[in-house]
Amino acid sequence: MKLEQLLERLEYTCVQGSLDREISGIANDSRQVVPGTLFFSIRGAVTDGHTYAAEVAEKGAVALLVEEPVEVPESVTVIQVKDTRYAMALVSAAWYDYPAEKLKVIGITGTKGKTTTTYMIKSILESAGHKVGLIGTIETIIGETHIPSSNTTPESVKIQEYFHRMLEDGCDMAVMEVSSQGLMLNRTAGIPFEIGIFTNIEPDHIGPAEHKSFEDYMHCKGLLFRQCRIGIVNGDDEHLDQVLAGHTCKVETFGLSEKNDLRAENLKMVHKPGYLGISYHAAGMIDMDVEIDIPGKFSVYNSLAAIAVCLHFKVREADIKTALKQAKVKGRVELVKVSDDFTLMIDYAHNAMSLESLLTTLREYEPGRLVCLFGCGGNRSKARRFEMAEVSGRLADFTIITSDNPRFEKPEDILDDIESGIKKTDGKYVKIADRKEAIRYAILHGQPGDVIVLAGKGHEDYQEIEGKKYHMDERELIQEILEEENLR
Ligand SMILES: CC(=O)N[C@H]1[C@@H](OP(=O)(O)OP(=O)(O)OC[C@H]2O[C@@H](n3ccc(=O)[nH]c3=O)[C@H](O)[C@@H]2O)O[C@H](CO)[C@@H](O)[C@@H]1O[C@H](C)C(=O)N[C@@H](C)C(=O)N[C@H](CCC(=O)O)C(=O)O
Ligand SMILES: Nc1ncnc2c1ncn2[C@@H]1O[C@H](COP(=O)(O)OP(=O)(O)OP(=O)(O)O)[C@@H](O)[C@H]1O
Repeated sequence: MKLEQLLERLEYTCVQGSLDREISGIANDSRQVVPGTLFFSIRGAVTDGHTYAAEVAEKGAVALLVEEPVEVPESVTVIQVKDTRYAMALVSAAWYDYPAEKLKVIGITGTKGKTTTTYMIKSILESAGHKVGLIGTIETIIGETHIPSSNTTPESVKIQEYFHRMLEDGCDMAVMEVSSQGLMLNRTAGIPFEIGIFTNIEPDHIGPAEHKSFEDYMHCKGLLFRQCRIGIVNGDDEHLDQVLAGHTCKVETFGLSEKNDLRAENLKMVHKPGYLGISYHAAGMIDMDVEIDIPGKFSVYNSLAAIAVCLHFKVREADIKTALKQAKVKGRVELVKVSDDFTLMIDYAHNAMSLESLLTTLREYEPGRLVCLFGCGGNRSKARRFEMAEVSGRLADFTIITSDNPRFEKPEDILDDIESGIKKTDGKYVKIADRKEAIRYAILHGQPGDVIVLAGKGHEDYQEIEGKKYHMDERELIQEILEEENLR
């Protein structure tokens, strides 16, 4: 493709060389550059892509997109723009011939609920005959292909490549998680979102590598609503007005309160042995009863958002109901059947805020005992150990302290830190460093009516020890234990 054609939607200055060049590939990583590549110089958190200019020219890059002058041979074209991340998003879209314009793209932002809601939407739309690609924290799904994720919202080059592959695979729709960092760093620039969803917002992701303040976090989330046609938003969220500031889309609200366009009434927690779910009546934009096999009031919010989206695509009520009943997300309050007496679930909660929200929600089911098994990562925030310990000690009836990803720390040292946090509460606990043995303890000591949460690992299928990732999937560990203990 010709360079000039790739730049058609950009404002730029050609500071060196010709625009009449054939480009055979695009890349923002010097290690991926081959002869004929257009290289994007990105100023990152760790390093500055401009410093690789000479190296990529040497490797055969024929053009560079930059924010500041670079020294490369005259044969290399240099294009200067104000923001290379923004430019990269637009050029990547052009490279794949604007695939997002041929799909209906649904973007979901919010502190919590993004992953769950994407899977719910995919499940409902597919039940109505659509073919839906998905991009999110756990994975990207294109047909039968599942690609594990390293970011919730990947870099724009990847997003556009995924959209292109979705089209090739016959998808007519894409649903994606849109993180505030993704918006802030222009990973989603230029995508014409048909629908944008806002689940909720709480102070999170604030720090040197993320957002400078809560205001900045809210502002970045709000950018989605300047870039979508319809905004479907949580009308109960106290920060909604700030998030919607400057929006350009049509807005529809969902939530529990009367004022919302789509609302849930008559909420009922469903607690049977080995099962937790929730049911409600959806009113306003539709009139129907809903039951979901994912526990927690937040499941009501997530499913309302999913219903509101699907109503725009004329999905039949019966399809919505069936698909929501079947919706499950790996590692997000994922129920695993081990006993008829008590309930066990796997959840990804790995900080104090998520754990507090999870345990508070589960308490509403009035369990016999609420048992929480968790550990904390090594070589990461030490404060998190004491904070999670405080939450579990205060909110669970019993805590099983175990290992998460010890990395380069001694597991016992991490467990000791957590123990010292729990000791500041009245919480009862046991310490078992080996995660499989800790899960065995939880299962063998389960009592009728108990709700047991294995927190922290969620969808992950590995444990990171001394720089190596060892395969460890809690679902498999549970099945092994059930077999070893003749409980199957
Ligand atoms: C702070 C941040 O956003 N970092 C992300 C970012 O790295 P970066 O742009 O800062 O990259 P860098 O390493 O400084 O390199 C700068 C440039 O030099 C290039 N480079 C680098 C090395 C080299 O040898 N040659 C070379 O050309 C790089 O390709 C890049 O273009 O780009 C990488 C590739 O796209 C991301 O994987 C990485 O996410 C890291 C892992 C991360 O933790 N990001 C967090 C802050 C994040 O984005 N989180 C949100 C979700 C939050 C949530 O809701 O839970 C997300 O969407 O994932
Ligand atoms: N709407 C919601 N409000 C509050 N908590 C929620 C909501 N939905 C899910 N949760 C809780 O938060 C956890 C993470 O949910 P989910 O993965 O869907 O959110 P997310 O926005 O993708 O967050 P993360 O990026 O941390 O994975 C769930 O396991 C559940 O405990």
